[in-house]
Amino acid sequence: MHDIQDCINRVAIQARPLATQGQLAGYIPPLMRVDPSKFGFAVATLDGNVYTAGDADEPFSIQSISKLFALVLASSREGDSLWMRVGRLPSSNQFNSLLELELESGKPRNPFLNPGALVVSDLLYSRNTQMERAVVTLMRELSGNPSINYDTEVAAGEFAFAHRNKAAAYLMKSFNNFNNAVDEVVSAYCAQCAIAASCRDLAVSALFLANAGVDRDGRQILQSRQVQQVCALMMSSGTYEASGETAFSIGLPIKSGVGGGVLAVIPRFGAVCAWSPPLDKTGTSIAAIKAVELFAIEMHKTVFA
Ligand SMILES: NC(=O)CC[C@H](N)C(=O)O
Repeated sequence: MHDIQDCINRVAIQARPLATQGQLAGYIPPLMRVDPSKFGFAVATLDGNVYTAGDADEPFSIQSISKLFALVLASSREGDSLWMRVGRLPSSNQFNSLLELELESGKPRNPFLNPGALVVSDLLYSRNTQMERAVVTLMRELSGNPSINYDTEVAAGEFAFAHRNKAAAYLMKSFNNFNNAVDEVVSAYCAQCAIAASCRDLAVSALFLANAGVDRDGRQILQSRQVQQVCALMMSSGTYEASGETAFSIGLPIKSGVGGGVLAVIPRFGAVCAWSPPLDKTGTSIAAIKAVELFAIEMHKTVFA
């Protein structure tokens, strides 16, 4: 399996320089202090191996990649009733847009847009007011890394400027699609987004999605039908308005975050995570998405093969 290591070494050399074309996520002040030249890449395979390059063991702010793990929790706990509160449609608007939310009576298009992720957090909060801890616990179990936690400074830094996310929650409350106190849920959501994990942690954590819902320890985290639903949403909405372009150029279920992480699932093979902080206009890391694309092409990994 040396070819995987050779491939990611080459991919890292090619993708890393693209970082100079992007911008850091300025609206979350602590993220402006991250070194923009960081670059990590990890591939976890279902046979139990992990291949890495660069800063693959350095924890970074996973931001919207946390929406994937929150959705996994909500999907396993709520079942199909989840879809009464949030849709499964792609959107051509930005992840924090409120435009469709007003037009579509407070039901967010999908769980990866901020309003959709806030509904998921609201659902989790109704069962557990420390919902961010439940997401941390899930990630610790899936990755086998008990030191995963959220960064309180990043959480507080985002909450201080979370006017738009609070506005989304209040708008949904006006349509009876938000049950708990806005400040409390938005604060828990900011903490969930502030989870710090490495490329290795994330790639290993996502392995169950490549394995019909069964994790490394043989636990059924989701039913295979739910895995299909979550992966379909990653493909159609995981990189927001760029998702069509991402599916066209890569053809894998992918979730990005404004911390610069990009996590991809390769069914029956494994999971890949790349990290480089500078972002494009859609909030996706320029070097990380390119690294995943180069890897997928060179290794012939796409769901359409
Ligand atoms: N796309 C993202 O990573 C956005 C997550 C960020 N915490 C927000 O709510 O805006």
